Amino acid sequence: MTESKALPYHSTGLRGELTVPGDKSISHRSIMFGALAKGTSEFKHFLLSDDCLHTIGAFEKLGVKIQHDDETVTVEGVGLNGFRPSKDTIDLGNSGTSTRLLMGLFSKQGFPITFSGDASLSKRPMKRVIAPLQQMGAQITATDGDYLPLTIASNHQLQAVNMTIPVASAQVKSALLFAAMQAEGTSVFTELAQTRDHTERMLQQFGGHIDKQGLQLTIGQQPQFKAQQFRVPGDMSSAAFMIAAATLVQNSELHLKQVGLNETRTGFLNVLSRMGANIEVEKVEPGSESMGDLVIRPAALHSTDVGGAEIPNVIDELPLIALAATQAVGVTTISGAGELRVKETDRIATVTAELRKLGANIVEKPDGMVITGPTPLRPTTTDQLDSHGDHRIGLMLAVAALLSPEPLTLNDAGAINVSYPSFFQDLANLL
Ligand SMILES: O=C(O)C1=C[C@@H](OP(=O)(O)O)[C@@H](O)[C@H](O)C1
Ligand SMILES: C=C(OP(=O)(O)O)C(=O)O
Repeated sequence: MTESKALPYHSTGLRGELTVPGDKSISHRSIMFGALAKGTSEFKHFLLSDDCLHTIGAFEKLGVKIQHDDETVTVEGVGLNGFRPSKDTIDLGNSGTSTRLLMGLFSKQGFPITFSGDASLSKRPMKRVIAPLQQMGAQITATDGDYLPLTIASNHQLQAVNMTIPVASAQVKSALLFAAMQAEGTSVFTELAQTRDHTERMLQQFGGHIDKQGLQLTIGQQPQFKAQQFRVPGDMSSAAFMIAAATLVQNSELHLKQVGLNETRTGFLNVLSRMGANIEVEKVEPGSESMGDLVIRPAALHSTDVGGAEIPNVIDELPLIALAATQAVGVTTISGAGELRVKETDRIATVTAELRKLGANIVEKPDGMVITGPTPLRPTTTDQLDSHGDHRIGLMLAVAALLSPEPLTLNDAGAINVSYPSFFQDLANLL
């Protein structure tokens, strides 16, 4: 993934209608629950991006039959006891979600499983999942106790636990929920803050039981899940790039169709609206995962403070909030976001370095950033923009380039295939 790309720049407006690709978090989980269910599940508008293809590949290696054409995926469920051993290491590419959720899901199999990943994933911490799973009785050996490659040993026994989840992370929570449904007894987990709840919702959609009281989740062994058919909502985290672009580029009028509106994912709409954005939500379709249409028009923005319990809800959109803040009047602070340092890149460092190349006034803090705006964005050095192999950094820079009066090139542009392979085509259709 090293190719450079000339970015569209000096945009005169994004106009038209777009259905953004399916939600990445929901697409991963649909394969997982589909594999655990009895019968054949069918998911429309599934996200066939690099990360989700790694989840599909993992289950195929373990004997699950999965077919996909265009945007529809079918999974023939095998149940918790129907997986087949794989002689090969399972490569999870760049995908933290696949790795962490599958560690919990496969923590009680009668055979060992080894996971590996790319250079970026191999630097991301796994102890946050390993330690609580070990407390439940799982046997996991990882490189330096924390990193891929790691092996989950054959294991026949898991015990229920009562614990506060030490990191506000949907990936850690979901791994623990997958383990708890295979443990003896009833587990109780308390979250430090509300994180995305797709696992809990999908578990119920497939016929399972989980009780939620505030930040506390109670879960025991589950009835046999039943296969489901549904449409994956558009990914709010992908929509966010187009929402930011239509807000920042004059003369835009953008209509986004069937975007996921799960309240644990709409923090970006709240933050941008608080900054003055003009976003209308229409035609809301309720459901296990609600979705609706959005209309976005340009707006003058002012600064805001983002932090505390809001962070998990905007975690993947913080690079874009930093970009929006460069165009807002005043000083925007992002705090309590140290988790950004352990994503595909250290996103506090990469956002700061890359936006500075465009003349932004942005200061790195241990757990966030301080951005003073507005500043015009244009190339200020001969260094090219670089995704650093991180899809969300590459996509954010492609939005920033729309504001530049001069041309820009993005190095390692192929990184965007991790979550939004059709981004440049979708953008071209709107320009
Ligand atoms: O559960 C998920 O699908 C995800 C959870 C978040 O990670 P953390 O749980 O590590 O915060 C998010 O950053 C990631 O893109 C997807
Ligand atoms: C952090 C992300 O994903 P993952 O953790 O699944 O690699 C992301 O998509 O921004």
